[in-house]
Amino acid sequence: MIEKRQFYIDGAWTEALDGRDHEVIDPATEEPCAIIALGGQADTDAAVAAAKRALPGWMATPAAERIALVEKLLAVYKSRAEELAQAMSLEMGAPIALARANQVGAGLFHLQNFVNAAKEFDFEAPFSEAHADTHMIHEAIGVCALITPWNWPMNQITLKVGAAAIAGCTMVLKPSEESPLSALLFAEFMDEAGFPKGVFNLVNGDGAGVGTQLSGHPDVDMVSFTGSTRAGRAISRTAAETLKRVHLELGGKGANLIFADADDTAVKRGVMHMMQNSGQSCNAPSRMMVEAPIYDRVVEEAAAVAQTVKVGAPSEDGKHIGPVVNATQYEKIQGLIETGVKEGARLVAGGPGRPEGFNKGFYVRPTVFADVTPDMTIANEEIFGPVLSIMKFETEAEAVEVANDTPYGLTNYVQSQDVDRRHRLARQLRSGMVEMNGKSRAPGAPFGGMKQSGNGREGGLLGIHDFLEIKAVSGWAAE
Ligand SMILES: NC(=O)c1ccc[n+]([C@@H]2O[C@H](COP(=O)([O-])OP(=O)(O)OC[C@H]3O[C@@H](n4cnc5c(N)ncnc54)[C@H](O)[C@@H]3O)[C@@H](O)[C@H]2O)c1
Repeated sequence: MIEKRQFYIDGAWTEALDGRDHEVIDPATEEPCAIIALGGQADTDAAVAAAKRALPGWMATPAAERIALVEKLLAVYKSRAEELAQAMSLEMGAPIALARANQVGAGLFHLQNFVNAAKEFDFEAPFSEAHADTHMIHEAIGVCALITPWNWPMNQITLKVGAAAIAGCTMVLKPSEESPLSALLFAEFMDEAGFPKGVFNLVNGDGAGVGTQLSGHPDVDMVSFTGSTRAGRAISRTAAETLKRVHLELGGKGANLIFADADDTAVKRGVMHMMQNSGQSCNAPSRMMVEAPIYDRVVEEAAAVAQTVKVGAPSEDGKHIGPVVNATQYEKIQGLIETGVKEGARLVAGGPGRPEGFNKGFYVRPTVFADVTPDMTIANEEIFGPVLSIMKFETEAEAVEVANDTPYGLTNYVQSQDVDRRHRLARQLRSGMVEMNGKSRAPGAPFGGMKQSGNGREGGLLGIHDFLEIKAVSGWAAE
């Protein structure tokens, strides 16, 4: 059994001051695989105090030096990638191939994009050529609390830590108590890279404890949070007392609009994207909306594709999907599958219960519902499991209306060969991102949502901006 009860505070590994033991459960076996400590107020205070002490020095460190340290971090991260992949596979059940390529890979990608963007960015510049006497200084917001989820652990941690560090912020990371092992390794990387003490601190804890303590802490200037809309609301309320900046990346209920002129791989791509990471992605295309003339064919194809999705142990190599993260998620997903059936959706692949051959582990059958209507629970709630809902539409206007009829607004998808239609839809869909025909965003392009999917942007230059204040200084030029 792994035992990792220490926190990383002020450049050193320290015993919890106010901790209690917490078992990390391996979702593949339902057995404990590690023990960590969940901290309390004294630990939160110690970490915030260290970050506050380190702030003036780190803010005053030239941007080029901060960038160089992030490059060093990148090198350490690369050299220890396998440890990270193994940790994520164990703690949250990502199949090892996915953990290596995508979960670890996401962190590499984000850190590199931050470095590239920051090298091209002037943290100080004249307001304009005509008004050079006014000078703009982009400076760190200050002490940041970074609260992250378990589903893409390194994706979220690098998006926050990389941007905050380059911006000159100091920080306290509270990773998800479901996925603390990868985060503890990441803290070792920060140490090995040689960041000055106090710039980066890590305290493990749960939402009710350390999460809430950080959100309300008078010495925390900003909370950057990724997780559920429920927790985002709680954090916003707690943070309101001190009027700190609250940066939110929340849930989603992405629509994937498939028109009759979609390319041949659109349906398969949509199903596979939904199933990836066992459906545990905030940007999952969970509502497949299909134009009426091709509806029956698409349902058949989607069901056939889902039936080819294999389920297997995280430790096994291969392209299967693993279990979902924990018992709560498993029960929630099972409940929603049952609700789908009760409310009259037509099950065309998968269904309730574990896949054949599994009698333990939080494994879910890759499931597809057809004939889902906008009033059904499964068309509205974020399921966060390998469950796809297929809906039919008659007109483009109806598709837009239904796609936008959700409190969420993270990513929507369009599959069509008609460029005019794509451009129209890109403007009409209310989401922070619209992905067309399976084309991925450029490196460093912003990730983030509208409406109840949040208010932040992560990645690249705009991701760094979210950790910066802008100061306008007049009277800058020499007399
Ligand atoms: N928009 C995005 O970029 C993005 C990315 C990944 C995941 N997500 C969302 O994350 C959710 C899944 O993650 P989760 O189950 O870990 O979410 P969660 O909200 O339960 O937990 C996320 C983090 O917040 C902490 N937390 C929980 N309640 C808190 C509170 N009241 N105050 C402070 N901290 C609190 C948790 O300990 C954890 O570290 C999904 O809804 C998913 O859509 C969003």
